Amino acid sequence: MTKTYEPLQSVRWENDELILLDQTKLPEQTEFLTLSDVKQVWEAIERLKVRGAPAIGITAAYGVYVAVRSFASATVDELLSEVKKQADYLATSRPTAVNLFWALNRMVRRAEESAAAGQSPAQIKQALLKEAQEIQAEDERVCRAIGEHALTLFSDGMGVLTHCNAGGLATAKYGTATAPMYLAHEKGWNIKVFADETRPVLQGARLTAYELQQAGIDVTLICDNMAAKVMSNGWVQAVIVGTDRVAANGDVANKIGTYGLAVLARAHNIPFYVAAPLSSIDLTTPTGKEIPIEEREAEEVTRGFGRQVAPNDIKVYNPAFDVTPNEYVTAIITEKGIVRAPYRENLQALFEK
Ligand SMILES: CSC[C@H]1O[C@H](OP(=O)(O)O)[C@H](O)[C@@H]1O
Repeated sequence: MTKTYEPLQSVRWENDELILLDQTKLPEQTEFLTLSDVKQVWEAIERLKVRGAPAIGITAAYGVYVAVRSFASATVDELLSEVKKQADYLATSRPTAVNLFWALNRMVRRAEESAAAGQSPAQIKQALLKEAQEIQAEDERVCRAIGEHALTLFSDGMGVLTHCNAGGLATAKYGTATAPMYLAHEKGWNIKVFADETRPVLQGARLTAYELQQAGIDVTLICDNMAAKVMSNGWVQAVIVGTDRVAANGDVANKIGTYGLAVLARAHNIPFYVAAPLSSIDLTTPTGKEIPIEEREAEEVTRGFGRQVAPNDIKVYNPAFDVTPNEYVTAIITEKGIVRAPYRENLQALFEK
């Protein structure tokens, strides 16, 4: 019997409005936000009300349309400069996930192409909405394709460990790292998932454990410091994570803690897979050293979710991401197929296909 998966949608355009599921409230509350101005969109991204590289890109794309739809532009040139101005503003919300910049650049290009085709300001605005909707629809198809390729590396009954949330809540649907878990479930396979809670913002505990449990998938929540024990128990046959940005040489930026997981996987001879849509692969960034790593406020560590867990005025280092060197990456799973080393050449070839 096929078990279909109908997730909570993190982002949707409905009744001519941008609606977000407020992910900071999960898993206890399911609250939706209607965003009517670009500052609200910026804040929703920066405050992680919507998070996850693809979902950030989709939200920012709609954000450009929300920002300009009531712009009273006398000329096309005035509208184009407003589109660029709003895209530049949204680009300042978070620095690491390349999908944000990929989506914003795509929106600006769409406006320019519409203008070059002689469209009016009203037609250009409609083209922007259509582009954002296409970005969202494509992401759903891309994630499912990633799942199908990843499934060739999975087998019924295996144990899989994942980190943070690269799930349906981080994308249009299915997720990237979780896509093979949902497709395996649809096929009736029993994949045993171990979800790292992922300190300090707990995307694994609050989001991955939640969405997989809702879908009826076998998921066990562990603290990040338990991953080595779970691996040494022989319960994990693969690690699969998402990414915020893959550099041209295959270095991978992802949620803080991913690098340590990759080293542990290597030590236990467990394959370490990165699920990456082409929209998260950035050939203009040569290596992981050039990927900007977001540092967030100390309160996420010392007062996460309201309870003080550290002394006042303690020094805190809170990088939201780290970089896994490509030599620890067994394969990068994309919608166009599975890529292995040598990554520089093989990633370049992906874009030439
Ligand atoms: C497919 S989502 C990719 C990525 O985004 C998450 O970061 P955040 O929750 O801070 O937006 C995490 O690194 C996921 O793996």
